[in-house]
Amino acid sequence: MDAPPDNDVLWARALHYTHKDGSPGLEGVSLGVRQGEILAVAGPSGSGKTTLLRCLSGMVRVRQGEVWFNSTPVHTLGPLARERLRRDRFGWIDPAPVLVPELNAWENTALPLMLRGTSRRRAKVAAQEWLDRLDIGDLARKRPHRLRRAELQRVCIARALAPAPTVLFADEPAAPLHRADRVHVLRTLTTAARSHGITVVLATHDPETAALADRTVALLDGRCVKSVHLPPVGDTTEGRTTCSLSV
Ligand SMILES: Nc1ncnc2c1ncn2[C@@H]1O[C@H](COP(=O)(O)OP(=O)(O)OP(=O)(O)O)[C@@H](O)[C@H]1O
Repeated sequence: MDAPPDNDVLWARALHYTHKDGSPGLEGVSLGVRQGEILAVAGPSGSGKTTLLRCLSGMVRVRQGEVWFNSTPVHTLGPLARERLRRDRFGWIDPAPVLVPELNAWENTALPLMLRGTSRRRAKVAAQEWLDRLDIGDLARKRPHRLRRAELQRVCIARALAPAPTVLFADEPAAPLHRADRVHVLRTLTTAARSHGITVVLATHDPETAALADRTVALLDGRCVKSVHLPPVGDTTEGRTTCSLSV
């Protein structure tokens, strides 16, 4: 079992994953993600993007193949160790905003920091800073039921960035947003990640989103491919745009 190359923070070799019901998820995916890199995982719906992010982040254990985070063999860790790794080193953004309904925006944002042991006062300051960066600082005291969907998603993004995770897994993070909002939020996310040295693995089926990354890996039917055709989001009449990709 060889550890990954030194400059790869995350590394996967020959990943195979089969869903519990027997559906194929991934078939022999290998990739490396460098420290501080923003890597897009692009592919059409059902190509295995979410499954790949779940395997890389240790959310699920791969059935075959290896996943390394620095010198940690994630594929050998038990559920508790993988949970600790996700809490302490990884961040996650889902396509749909999920927040704790009883907590307001800053409390939701501060939660992962407090779970890592940061005091409530310091966590609150950090949370407010991130909410400000995402242009929702004035909503800090509102509970989720009083926020619009796009605002909820911004809170989720602030919550994921606030602890400055080593790796942020972002699964279609701007999916619930309108186009103008989407570009702004994604730029804020990628700029913040770059300035804090956060490595990002960004799943998307949108060529514009993939274009914000340093590099793109293309998936199709659970396999890495050289290129993939992605229709521009919201564009059903025009032809399809080709994402030029390297694997
Ligand atoms: N829990 C599950 N049980 C069974 N099959 C699943 C499960 N989750 C995903 N799949 C199937 O695995 C394949 C890959 O799904 P996955 O969600 O990883 O793709 P995706 O590229 O993220 O798609 P989308 O862009 O629609 O989210 C699909 O065929 C999907 O139907």
